[in-house]
Amino acid sequence: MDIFRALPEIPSSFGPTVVSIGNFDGVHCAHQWLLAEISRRAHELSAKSVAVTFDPHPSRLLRPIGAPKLITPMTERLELLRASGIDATLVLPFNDELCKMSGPDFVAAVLRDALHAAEVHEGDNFRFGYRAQSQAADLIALGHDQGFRVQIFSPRYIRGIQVSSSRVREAIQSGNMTLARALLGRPFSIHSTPASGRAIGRRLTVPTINLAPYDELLPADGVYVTRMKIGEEEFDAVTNAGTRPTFGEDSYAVESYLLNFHPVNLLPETPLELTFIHRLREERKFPSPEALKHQIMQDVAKAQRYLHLADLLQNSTPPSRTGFRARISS
Ligand SMILES: Cc1cc2nc3c(=O)[nH]c(=O)nc-3n(C[C@H](O)[C@H](O)[C@H](O)COP(=O)(O)O)c2cc1C
Ligand SMILES: Nc1ncnc2c1ncn2[C@@H]1O[C@H](COP(=O)(O)OP(=O)(O)O)[C@@H](O)[C@H]1O
Repeated sequence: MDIFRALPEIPSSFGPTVVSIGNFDGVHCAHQWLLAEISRRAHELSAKSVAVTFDPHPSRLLRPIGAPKLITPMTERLELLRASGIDATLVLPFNDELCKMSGPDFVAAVLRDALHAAEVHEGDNFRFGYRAQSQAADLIALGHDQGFRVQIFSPRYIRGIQVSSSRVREAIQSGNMTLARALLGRPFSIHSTPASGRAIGRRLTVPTINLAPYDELLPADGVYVTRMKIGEEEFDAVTNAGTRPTFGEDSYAVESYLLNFHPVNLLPETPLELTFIHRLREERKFPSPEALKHQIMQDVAKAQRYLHLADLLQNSTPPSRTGFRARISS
């Protein structure tokens, strides 16, 4: 997949293209469906499929306080976009200039002049241009003028819930990892590196691998069945995300006790991927380290049963169906 980080990086001969524009945070089921559609249409038209996305997320500039934390920071987002099979991603720096660009100017500069768009595919809640003043109907009209077709999709529902990045965020922030997985089309995971703990666990409870401080979206505080990938190796784990009230002073950490541990070479820069599979319980203050250790052993037993059952089920579940309806302009 080609990655362009500014319009001048796009070769003048690039295109024609089939494009979708969006933040693609989470690269959730509906995004994946849209990406598969632009790939399919690009193939039919002998064109290139292109996602256009923004960095940072526009809300970071528009309302810095209260901007949502990212489900997928840019590195993971690009990795998932690459895995979807599209030909290129254009990452536009979301700065003051882009923020103030009108819808028609954006269409002329990006879709017509830089990408030579033949088709543009969007969800029906698509907004663009200064103050999000332009919408799907405007894109259709601009497409008529500038020679590209626009295909608008109605929302996709899973378990009666409209798939959107906000709904995925809500599911993760409430610890509902099963719903997050259904909406994402994969379990929620984060990428980080190791950090040192306080060495309390090894002495009083269980040894853990602590994650370096992580600024983007994390599940609600609590104890989770997880899997941790260390470099290329994967381990089953139980993970606590929270302030560890049993040991006094609040100090937030995400730490994992690996169930099938064997010694690994952990350097400060070793890549870790932690996948949250299922929430077991809330974090609590225990009267003693022994009481907490007893509880952790129960968490471990539950996690082992859960992972065993999940493995059995995974080998017997049929693939799910998708259900988008398309409205086509031309
Ligand atoms: C599976 C698991 C569950 C945990 N549950 C709790 C809990 O409910 N309450 C709590 O105070 N700490 C909990 N902890 C965190 C321990 O207190 C923590 O591992 C200990 O403070 C060691 O900290 P350190 O890594 O800084 O040495 C849990 C840890 C694990 C691995
Ligand atoms: N089952 C296990 N899960 C995670 N880490 C383990 C396990 N067994 C041994 N370790 C090792 O213990 C180290 C953590 O020990 P320690 O620093 O005492 O943990 P904590 O800071 O959580 O008390 C890890 O770096 C890891 O190499």
